[in-house]
Amino acid sequence: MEKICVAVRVRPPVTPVEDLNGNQWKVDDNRISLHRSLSGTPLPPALSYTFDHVFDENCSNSRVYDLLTKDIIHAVLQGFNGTAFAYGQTSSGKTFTMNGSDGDPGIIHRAVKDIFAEISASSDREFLIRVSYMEIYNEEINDLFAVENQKLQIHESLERGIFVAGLREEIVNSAEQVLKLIEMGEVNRHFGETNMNVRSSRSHTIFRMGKTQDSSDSSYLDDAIRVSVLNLVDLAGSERIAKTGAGGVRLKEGKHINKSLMILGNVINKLSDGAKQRGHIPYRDSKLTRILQPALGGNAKTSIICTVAPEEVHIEETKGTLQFASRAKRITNCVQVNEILTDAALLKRQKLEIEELRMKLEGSHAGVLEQEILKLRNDMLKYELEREKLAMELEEERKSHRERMSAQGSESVTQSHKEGTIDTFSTQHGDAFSTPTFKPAPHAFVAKRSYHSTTPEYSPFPYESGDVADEDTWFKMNNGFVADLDAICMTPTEHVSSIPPVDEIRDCQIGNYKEVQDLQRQLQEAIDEKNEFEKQHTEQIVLNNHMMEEISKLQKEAQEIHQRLSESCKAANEEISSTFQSFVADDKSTAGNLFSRTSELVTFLMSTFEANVSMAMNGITHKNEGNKSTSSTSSRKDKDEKGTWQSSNKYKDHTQSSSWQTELSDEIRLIKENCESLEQELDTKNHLLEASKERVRVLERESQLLLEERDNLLLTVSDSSKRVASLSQQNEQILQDLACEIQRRKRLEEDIKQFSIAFASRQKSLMSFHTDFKSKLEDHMKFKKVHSSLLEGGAFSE
Ligand SMILES: Nc1ncnc2c1ncn2[C@@H]1O[C@H](COP(=O)(O)OP(=O)(O)OP(=O)(O)O)[C@@H](O)[C@H]1O
Repeated sequence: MEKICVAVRVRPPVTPVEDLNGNQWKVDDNRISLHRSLSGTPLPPALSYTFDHVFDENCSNSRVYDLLTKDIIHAVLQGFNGTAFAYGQTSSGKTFTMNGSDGDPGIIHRAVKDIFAEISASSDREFLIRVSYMEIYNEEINDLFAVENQKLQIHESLERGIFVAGLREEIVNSAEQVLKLIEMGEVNRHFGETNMNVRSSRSHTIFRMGKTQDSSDSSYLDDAIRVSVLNLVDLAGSERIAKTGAGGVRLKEGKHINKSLMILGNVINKLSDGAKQRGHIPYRDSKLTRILQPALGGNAKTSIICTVAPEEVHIEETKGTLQFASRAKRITNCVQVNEILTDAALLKRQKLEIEELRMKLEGSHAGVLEQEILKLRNDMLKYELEREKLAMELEEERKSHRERMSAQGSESVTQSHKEGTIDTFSTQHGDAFSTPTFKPAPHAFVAKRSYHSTTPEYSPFPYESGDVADEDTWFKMNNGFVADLDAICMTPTEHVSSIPPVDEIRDCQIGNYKEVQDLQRQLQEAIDEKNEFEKQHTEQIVLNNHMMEEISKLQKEAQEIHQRLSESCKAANEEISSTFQSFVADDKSTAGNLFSRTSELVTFLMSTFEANVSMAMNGITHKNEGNKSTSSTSSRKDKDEKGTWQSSNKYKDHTQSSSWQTELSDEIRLIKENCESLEQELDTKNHLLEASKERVRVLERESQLLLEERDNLLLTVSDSSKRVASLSQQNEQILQDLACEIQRRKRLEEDIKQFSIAFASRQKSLMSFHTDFKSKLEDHMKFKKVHSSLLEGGAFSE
């Protein structure tokens, strides 16, 4: 297990003004702390973080590479997987760290150079290097080496692990070649301008180097081939839409970037929880986490560089990045060399493993038995030696007896016949003395020997115990047993049943207490193992249940989203239709009304004007006519009077006309005012129309996003169901294995039982053999005594 290496890098402030009073963070060795209050607010406690490395604004890419990544590059050449990635808010310096500048090349450039330098330095190894370059843009994987390869899919296989299908991999043999390829790939990468960064990465990029290394290195155990992968990742930066001022395409990109970084944060959170609490890790929630899965809690040496901006305005984002880094620091990976074995190497390793297992098995109980057997064999040899010694002594005795007998001649025989002393003995012992090599043994012995030398009534070694120990050993032992019996012509006189009574077994087991203890221990181990299997099974079931719960939750969520989606679509439709209706209505009430009212007004004005004018004209005419008639009828009235009337009429006309003019100008003013207000109203309505159109567009976008989200969720649900299916398959497999294991254990227990029975009877037969042998020996001694006393008696009689 190995912890992820985490570093923080503070980029220089953007402007010198910021530099003077803007840097809020203090770097002290491998510690970074907030050392200035936020616009006069008191410092929050514990805003100080420690990491593997903290690089201040003056730190170069070369130093970052040497301290953070160089070791990983070296490990990749040894056969370990490696990943280095840059994380941080937008414009904090991730791309600067990974790609660098002309004067200070970044991690990718330096890693490529180092790898090829190390490869050329090691002449005893052969390498095959492949490179690929991809980006995840709006949650779609694009090939940066081949623009036509878009929307690539992630797959997983036993041989290749997690990989992107259809990604172009270039076989390369020099650093220059790789750097040229990267330069080409950079052209296809998505960059865009935001308020925060004139050249902001709008996608996550992953530069990948695959290395295959042959086995000519002497440090290799066998023909294994080492395969490793190096991922160098430049993530897009998290961003606040309010700060970046993103809209349209940038807004969409920003949403995707933030979402995938949020999922990365979730994965890091779960992994930092510790193995017991972490539960399900949502790697599959985004393409980024899926591709980085081996680097996060898997088989890879990983380093993360978290870049931060020093300005006060970014303090919240910086705190977020530092918290992310703190959690990442707690993650441990399980790192191991990746080897591919050739058939020969595999065979060799398996043989070694089998040998080791056999030794372990033998060490457990067969070793004890083997020792026991050896001891018994030694005992047997000892008895045989003793027997031979006795036989030789007997032979010598006989020889000397014969010599003595022949020396004594017929004289003593005659003497004996005369005295009748030897007859009785001859009748008792038959021709025992005339068979020095036991051939003419007593009938009882011959019968027993033939009985044993053909088919023994039982074999102490069960045929079924072939698994327990080497059959050859049993065979040899069995042979040895019969041959010895033949040679010494001693067999058990009593009938022995093939399975001894329980009491006898118990006695023997007490005698072999140690062995029984060993067997019990093995049995206990087997039971423990079985329990372990059962525990695993229970855990598997719990995991399954958990998965089922998650699936049902996801399904519910999908249903809810679907419902929400349809509701919001409905609302949007209603809103759109109502907006359109209102437009139509507005159109009628405002524009239409406006024009109609304007025309009405104009018509009205014109008609009023005409009416007034005609009225005025009529009035004047009428007055004139009246005047004319009056003057004709009262022509005789004096001219002063007429003059006065005319002048008063003129005065009246003039007054009337001026009041009309005032009225008219008032009316026109009113109409103008009306017109103006109507124009204003029209403008407002036009604005409203524009705003509504914008809103419709936003709603359409949102509904599109919701549809995408729903599709993603459906995909997640189907993924989860597949996972559940595969888990239940695994579960079944485990159950089958468990059943097999239990069966195997049972057989083993049965064999052990059989073996202990056989062992007990074997021991018993040896004991009886020993007792027989002893009694024979005693007989022989008695016989010897009798013989010597006889001899003494003979000498005495002589
Ligand atoms: N350590 C540094 N020294 C000098 N200049 C830096 C450093 N870090 C960043 N910069 C400059 O800051 C600007 C933003 O950096 P960069 O583009 O690398 O940020 P980023 O985190 O990749 O942003 P985004 O997520 O938007 O792509 C660039 O002009 C870069 O040259």
